[in-house]
Amino acid sequence: MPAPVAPVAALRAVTVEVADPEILLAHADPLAPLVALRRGDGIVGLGERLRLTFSGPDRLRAAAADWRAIAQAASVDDAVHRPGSGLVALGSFAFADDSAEHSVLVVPEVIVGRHAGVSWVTSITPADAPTGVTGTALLPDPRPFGARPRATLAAASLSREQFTAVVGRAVAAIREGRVEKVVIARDATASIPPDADRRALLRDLADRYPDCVTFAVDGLLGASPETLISVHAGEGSARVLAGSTARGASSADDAAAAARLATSPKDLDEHAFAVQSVLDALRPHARAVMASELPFTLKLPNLWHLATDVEVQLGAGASALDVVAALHPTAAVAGSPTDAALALIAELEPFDRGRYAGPVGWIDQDGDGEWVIALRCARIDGDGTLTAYAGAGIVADSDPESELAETRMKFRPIADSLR
Ligand SMILES: C=C(O[C@H]1C=CC=C(C(=O)O)[C@@H]1O)C(=O)O
Repeated sequence: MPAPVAPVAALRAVTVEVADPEILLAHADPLAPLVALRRGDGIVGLGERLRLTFSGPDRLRAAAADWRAIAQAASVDDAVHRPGSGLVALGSFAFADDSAEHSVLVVPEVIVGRHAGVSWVTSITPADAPTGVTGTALLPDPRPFGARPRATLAAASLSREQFTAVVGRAVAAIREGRVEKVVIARDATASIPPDADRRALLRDLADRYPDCVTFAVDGLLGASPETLISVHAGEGSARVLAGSTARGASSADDAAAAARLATSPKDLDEHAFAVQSVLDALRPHARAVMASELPFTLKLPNLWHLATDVEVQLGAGASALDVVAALHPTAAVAGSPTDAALALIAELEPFDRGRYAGPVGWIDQDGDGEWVIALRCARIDGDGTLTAYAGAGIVADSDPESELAETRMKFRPIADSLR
């Protein structure tokens, strides 16, 4: 049953085209960045016009319903009509139904964005506020980037030995038939100065992982390669990732590593579960769903992944958050079957994943938006405590030491940005 919709003040959003603001990140708040960028384009939010928090099993459905009500009540004057222009909320949701961490949707006061050479500034005010300044006049001057904080990640809730033991128990549970696949994660912490410029880490991530979505919402930041769902005018696309291997040191080794991954029965199995979970979740919302039969190998600076792109024609009225609510958690971050995998994760992982492996992204007034899975990420608390997360899909043939090595590679985006 959909959660009751909280009454909301009507908002007005005015978007005007502006000259290229150049480095979008330079406009973000150094301590509380709100960011969704890919290849330098995307959106950066400033201030908080509205913050909605959610928790519990209904958190995504409640957010979808609240956002629909907010969008319907809003007046939007958007002369730009690009992905991310107009009224937009950025959001980040907890992985688990019983997480102690809140899920959030934040509507900024000002958004600066760029898409394919067109730049804009959106101002979001209460609908009854006097019409004020618009455009570049709203933008604070770009601020010089502070120094990148340096720190070393240290294993937190599970030592490396404990992690391999947990993976061993996961393999045993799979062989006993409790699940077919389960994703086991570990956390690692570091401490950075509380006033460190978060944008310096984001800039480093965006430079090194340009094809990923570099995101920052409410203290969670990272560079994710996995698109949960991107929705535009009724068309959706997803990129399913599962199955990974290290990059080779030479180009011959690298090509051999990719070829081995593409033919590894263990990784192909792990991948197939993830694709199936996405297709099953999309079908009820779709008029048509298309996915290639075989995965391709996706090259990232730290890893090769098996990847499948999925295209979907959505049914009338399905918003990006409706689809996110249906998709989360996919077998790329939970396992298969979902409920049994979630129960096993709760039993084996001695920590709250928080918003790691949850959906993070943005939604606009039409319900369009882009949501990725919060991977290769860390949460930075106000006191400078940084907690990073990395997990690996476990199937019957998984080797605990290889899975430990895989998590080490998945920590690299965050670990290297702290070097
Ligand atoms: C759970 C993570 O990655 C998922 C996404 C891609 C490949 C994965 C794998 O090969 O295990 C995982 O399913 C993570 O990065 O923490």
